[in-house]
Amino acid sequence: MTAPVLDVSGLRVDVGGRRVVDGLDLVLRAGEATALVGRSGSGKSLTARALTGLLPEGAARSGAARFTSWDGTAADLLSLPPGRMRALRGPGIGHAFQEAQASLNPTVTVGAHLKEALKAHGAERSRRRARGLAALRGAGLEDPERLWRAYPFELSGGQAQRVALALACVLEPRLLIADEVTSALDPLTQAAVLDVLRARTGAGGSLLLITHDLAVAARWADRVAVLDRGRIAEAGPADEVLRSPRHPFTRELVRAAAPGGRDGTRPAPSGPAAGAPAAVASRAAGGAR
Ligand SMILES: Nc1ncnc2c1ncn2[C@@H]1O[C@H](COP(=O)(O)OP(=O)(O)OP(=O)(O)O)[C@@H](O)[C@H]1O
Repeated sequence: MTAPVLDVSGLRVDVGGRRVVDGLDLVLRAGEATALVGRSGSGKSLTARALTGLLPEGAARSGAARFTSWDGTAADLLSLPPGRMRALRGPGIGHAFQEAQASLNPTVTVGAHLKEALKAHGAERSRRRARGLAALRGAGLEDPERLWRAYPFELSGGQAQRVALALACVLEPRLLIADEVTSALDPLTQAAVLDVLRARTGAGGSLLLITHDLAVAARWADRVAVLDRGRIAEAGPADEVLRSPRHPFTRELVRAAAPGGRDGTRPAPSGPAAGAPAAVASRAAGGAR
C-alpha cells in the first residue's frame, strides 16, 4: 500500500447553521484515483471546498486533513494560514470545479490565466508559454495556440471545462480534485479527459474524482468512497464496492445506476461505459480503463 497523500479525519462542515459534512474520514494514496460518489446534496463539493479552503462565506469546518507535498513535507490543511494555503494550491493541490466558466476571469485570455498561475508559483519566465500550451494539450484541447489568445466567453462549455482542468494541472499538483468536471462533456471527450486525469496518478500523484456517475467511478477509479448525508457510508476498492456493496445506501445507488434502473424501467446512466456493474465486470476482465 502506498503512502497517504491526504488523510482526512473527522471532517465537519456547517453551512447556514446546518451540518452538511458530519465526521468524514478519507485516505487518498499516492498513485491512486479515488471516486467520491453520492447523491446530489450529500456534501461532495463542500468536502472538496473545505479541504482547499474555498468554502462559501459563513461556512465553518473542523477536523484534520494531513496533506503530504511532493517534497515529503506534511501540513494540516484545516489549520494552514490563508497565505500558505494559497501557496499550496497549484503545485500541492489542484482543484477543478464543475462551474468552469465561473472559475475563469472573463477579462483575461486563456494564455494569461495559465501564465499568471505559473508566474505566481515562480515558474521560469521563458518556460511559461510552453508549459501552458502543454497543459492545454494535456487537457485534450486541439489547437492550443489559437485558444491561448481566446477569452473565456469565446469558449464552448466543454472547452472552458478543459481550460479549467489545464489550469488545475499546469503546476503538476500532488493531489488533483476534479469536481464533476466531465459531466457536461460528450462521451468521447469525457473518456479522453478522464484518461488525462487518471494519468496524473502515474507519477505518484493522487486523484479525487467527484462524480455522480458510477460507470465513471468503475472505469477510472481504483477506490470508491460513498458519501451519504455527509458521512462515508462505505469505502474500498472500486470493484468490491460496486460489485458487492455492503451498505444499504450503496446497494440502492448501484441498483439505480444499473441498466434498467431501480424499478427496471429507467435507462442506464450516460457515459462511456454502460451501467456500473457492467463496467466493473469489464475492468475485472481486463477491459480498458
Ligand atoms: N453556499 C451554500 N449555502 C448554503 N448551503 C449550501 C451552500 N452550498 C451547498 N449548500 C448545501 O450543502 C449541502 C451539500 O452541498 P454540496 O454542494 O456539497 O453537495 P454535492 O454532494 O456536491 O451535490 P451535487 O452532486 O448536486 O453537486 C446541500 O444541502 C446544499 O444545499
